[in-house]
Amino acid sequence: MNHLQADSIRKSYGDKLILSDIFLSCNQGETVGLIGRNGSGKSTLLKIIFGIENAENKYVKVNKKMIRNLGDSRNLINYLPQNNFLPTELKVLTIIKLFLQSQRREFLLNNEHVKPLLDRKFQNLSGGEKRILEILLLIYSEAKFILLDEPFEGVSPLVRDYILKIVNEEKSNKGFIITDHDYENVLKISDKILFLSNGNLKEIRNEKDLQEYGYLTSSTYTN
Ligand SMILES: Nc1ncnc2c1ncn2[C@@H]1O[C@H](COP(=O)(O)OP(=O)(O)OP(=O)(O)O)[C@@H](O)[C@H]1O
Repeated sequence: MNHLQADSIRKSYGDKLILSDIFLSCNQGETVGLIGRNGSGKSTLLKIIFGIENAENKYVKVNKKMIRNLGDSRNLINYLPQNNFLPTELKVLTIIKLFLQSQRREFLLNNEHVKPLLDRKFQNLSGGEKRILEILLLIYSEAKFILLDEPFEGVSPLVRDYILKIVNEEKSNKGFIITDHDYENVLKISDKILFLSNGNLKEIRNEKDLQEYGYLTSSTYTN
């Protein structure tokens, strides 16, 4: 079984400490939900794990392989950034051929959400169409661990439910770390939920804990 471990992660911007000695682990078959207020450092943590952001200290491993930079994470970790990352000028069909090997390509070419988009340039897709294409390309990539930064942002409920379904289906082959302010769906999909605050991660169980830690106000959460 594949295993991702991130340990002793420390990161500051200027004199502001963002992450202080963070430990996080994810197994194949597991979805880890990461919740925190705006600016708490969730994206920074995912970027450090993926290898595109430096840290003062970090120890990231997939199985026995140390991940020191982006090159090390190739075929092991993939990351969905908050902003679109695909080449804007290319048609969707070309993008799929570039990103996926033939076996996995077929699934996407016949996917109900992607098939109608194949002849269109990425730049001409709607925000939600761009997002679902990016997410599916990552989920069907070779990588063993998929880090999704705000996957539910800008997608309709139908597409959001489809993302939840695909993540659950692919979980047997991969591990997922998901952060999104749609906390209800993060709670729904996650096997383990971590709350990032003041540079530290705490494991939480439910919405009541989120209220206790000040992520939700009592009027947001009423049960
Ligand atoms: N390159 C940078 N230089 C300086 N400060 C930065 C940089 N990138 C992020 N920060 C700061 O680090 C903190 C954490 O940012 P990060 O984007 O990781 O937060 P987040 O939890 O993902 O927030 P959000 O939920 O709003 O997306 C913020 O205060 C942000 O302003």
